[in-house]
Amino acid sequence: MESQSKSDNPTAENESQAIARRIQRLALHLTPLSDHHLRLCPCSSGGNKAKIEVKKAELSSYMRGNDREIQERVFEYFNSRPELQTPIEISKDEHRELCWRQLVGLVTEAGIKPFRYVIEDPVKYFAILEAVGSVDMSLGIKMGVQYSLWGGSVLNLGTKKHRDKYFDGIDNLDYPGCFAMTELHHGSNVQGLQTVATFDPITDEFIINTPNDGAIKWWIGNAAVHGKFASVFARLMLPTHEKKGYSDMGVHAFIVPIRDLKTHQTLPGVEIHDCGHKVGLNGVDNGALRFRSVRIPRDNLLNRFGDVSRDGKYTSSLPTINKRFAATLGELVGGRVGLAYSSVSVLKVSATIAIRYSLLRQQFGPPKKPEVSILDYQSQQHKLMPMLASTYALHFATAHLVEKYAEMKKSHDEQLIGDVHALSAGLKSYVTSYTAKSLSVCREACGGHGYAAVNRFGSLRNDHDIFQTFEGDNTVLLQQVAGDLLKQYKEKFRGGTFAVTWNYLRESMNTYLSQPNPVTARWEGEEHLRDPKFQLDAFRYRTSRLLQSVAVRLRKHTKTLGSFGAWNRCLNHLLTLAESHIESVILEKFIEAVQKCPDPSSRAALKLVCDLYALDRIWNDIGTYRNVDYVAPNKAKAIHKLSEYLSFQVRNIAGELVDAFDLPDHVTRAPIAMQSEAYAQYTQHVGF
Ligand SMILES: Cc1cc2nc3c(=O)[nH]c(=O)nc-3n(C[C@H](O)[C@H](O)[C@H](O)COP(=O)(O)OP(=O)(O)OC[C@H]3O[C@@H](n4cnc5c(N)ncnc54)[C@H](O)[C@@H]3O)c2cc1C
Repeated sequence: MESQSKSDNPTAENESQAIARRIQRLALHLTPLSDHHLRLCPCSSGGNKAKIEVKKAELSSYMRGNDREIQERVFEYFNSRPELQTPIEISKDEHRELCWRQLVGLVTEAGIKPFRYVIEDPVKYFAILEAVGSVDMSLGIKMGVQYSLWGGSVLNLGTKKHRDKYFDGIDNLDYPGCFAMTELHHGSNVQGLQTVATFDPITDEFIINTPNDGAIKWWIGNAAVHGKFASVFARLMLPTHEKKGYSDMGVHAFIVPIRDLKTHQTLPGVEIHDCGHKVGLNGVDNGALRFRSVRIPRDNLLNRFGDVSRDGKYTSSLPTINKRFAATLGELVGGRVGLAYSSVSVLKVSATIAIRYSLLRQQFGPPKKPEVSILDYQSQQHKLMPMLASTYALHFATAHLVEKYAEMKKSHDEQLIGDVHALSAGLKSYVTSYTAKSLSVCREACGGHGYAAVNRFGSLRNDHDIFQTFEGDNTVLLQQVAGDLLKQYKEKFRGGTFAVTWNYLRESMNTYLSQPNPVTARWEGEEHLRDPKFQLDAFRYRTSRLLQSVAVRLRKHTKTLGSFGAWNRCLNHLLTLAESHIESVILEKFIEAVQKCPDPSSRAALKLVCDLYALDRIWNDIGTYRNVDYVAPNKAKAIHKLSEYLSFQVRNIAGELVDAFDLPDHVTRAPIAMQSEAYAQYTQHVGF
C-alpha cells in the first residue's frame, strides 16, 4: 500500500528518500565506522560508494618525485648521529654551536655538499634543504644563509673571477658567510639602504662605511658567531670630476671579509654585535654589523650587472639604476622558492602529527558504545581535513614552482624569469601565511597534549613564524603580484602578450568578465560541483572580477590622490586580488597533478582531496560569489554541504594520506604521532 502511494506520488517518494539519506548522513558523522560500514555506506546524493582504497606506496612515490634518495641520506645521517639531534631544551649558545656542527657533519662527514646544486640542479638543492629543515628548522635556515644567500649572491651577482676564488671555500664551509642587506632603518624598502661603498681611484679600492646608526646591518644570519665574509649591499658612490663630488650609482653587492680566516678575530673597522635571543630559530646566529672605513679591493664588487673600471668609469649592460636594481634582486628569488617549499614541509609535519593523534585519541561516544576517535567529530574534520587538502594542493604548487625555477636557471628566458618572480613572490607569501595559521590550528586540535613541547607545535610555530617576513615580507610580496597582474591587464588591452602564469586571463578574460549565467548559478548537482571546469572557472572568475574592479578604482583615485595614494586606498583590494590569483594557480596545478597521476586508486584519492580543496576555498569566500550572483543561495548551500561531506570522506582515508608524505617517525618525532605505542612513548618521555 505504502509503496503504491509513493510511486503514485514521485515527489513524496523523493522527499522521503532524501530525508532518509540525510538522517543516514548525519548518523555517519556521529558514529565511528568500521571498514565494513565504510564500504557499504550510502554516500551523498550519488548512492552507494565504496571507501577509496589508497595504495600508500603508489601515492607516496607519485608525491615524492625523484629526489627522495638524497633526502633519505640526510635523514639516515642524522638518525645515526644522536649527538647531532637537537634536544627540546637547549640554550641559544648551545643551539648555535650544535647547528654549526650539524652543518659541518652534513657536508664533511655525510658528504652531502649542497652548494653545487644551487645552480646546476636546484630541484636537488631544495630537496636537501627540505630534509635538513625537517631535522631542525634552524639548520635549514643556516644552510640557506650559507648556500642560497651568501653563496647564491656570489654565484648569481658575481662573475667567473668570484666563482673561481670563492666556490670551494663556500662549498666546504671554510668560508662561512652572511648576506648583509637589511639595515636597522630599512628592511622591505631595499632601495632606501644607506650603507655606502665609495670608490677610491688612488688605491683602487672601495671604502665601506656605515654613515649613521640607521644604516647598521641588522638581523644578519651567520654574523654573530660563524661568518667570515659578508656580501654587503651598499650604495655605490663614484667620484665625479666635474663637481668634485660623488654620484650615487644605486645599491650594489660587495664581498667584505669580516673575520680573520685563521684567528677568527673580527677584522679592523668591522664591529659585530649579537642580535640576541629570538622568538624562534635560535640555532641561527643573527648579528648586527657596523663598518668604519673598511677597505676592500675593487674586485670585490659583485659585478655581473654593473662594473667599475680601474679609472673609476661605470659600465653596465642595463641602462638605468632601477633596471639594475631589479636584476640584482631578481637573482635572489631562489631563497624565496626555498622558503615556500620548506614551509610546505613544515605543514606536512604539523598536519601529520595532528591527524595521527586525532585518529588515536578517543573522547566521548554514543551511550553505551565505545568512545569515538576525535577525528570522527565533524568539528575536528572541519579543522583538519581542508588543511590536509591544502597541504596536498600546496605540495603540487611548490613542486611546480621549483621545476619552473630550475627551468629558468637553465634557459634565462625573459618571460619565464618574470613569471617565476611573480609566482615565487605569490606562493612564498600564500604558503607561509597558510602554514603559520595552520600550526596554531593543529596545536589546538591536539588539546593539552599539543601543548607539550615534546609534541613540537611550539617550536614549529616559533621557528616557522618568521618565514612570513624574511626573504620579503608577505604583504609587500603580494603587492608585487598585484602590480604584475595590473601590468599584464594593461598589456592585454594594448594587444600584448601575457606571461605563462597569466594565460588564463589572456584566454578567457572576456568570458570571466561577462555577467554570471543565472542558470548555471543555480546548478547544485554533485557532478557539477566536482567538475574541475566549474571549480577553476569559479576561481578565475573571482580573480578577473577583482582585477577589473581594482583597475577601475585605481584609475579613479589616481586623479585625486596620485598613484601612491590611490594604491594605498585600494591596498586591501589589491592583496585580495593577489591571493585570489595565487589560489587559481594552486588549483590549476592540483587539477593537473590529479589528471597526470598514473595509478587509478591514487588518482581517485587525489581527486577527492582536490575537490575538497576547491570547494572549501569557494565556501571560504562565498560572500564574494554571492555578491555578484555567481552562485545562487541554493548552490551556496550545496557547496557547503558537499564540502562538509567531502571532509568526512577524506577523514576515512586521512591516515593513508598522511602516510603518503612518507615522513619517518624520527622526522615527525612527536610522541603523540608515533605509528605504534604513541601513548607509551609519550609517557616514557616524562619518566614513566
Ligand atoms: C630571524 C631573522 C633573520 C633574518 N636574516 C636576514 C639576513 O640574513 N640578511 C638580511 O639582509 N636580512 C635578514 N633579515 C631581515 C628580514 O629580511 C627583514 O626583517 C624583512 O625583509 C622585513 O623587513 P623589516 O623587518 O624592516 O619590516 P618592515 O618593512 O618594517 O615591515 C614592518 C611591517 O610593515 C608592513 N609594511 C612595510 N612596507 C609596507 C608596504 N609598502 N605596504 C604595506 N605594508 C608594509 C609589513 O607588512 C610589516 O607588517 C632577517 C630577519 C629576521 C627576523
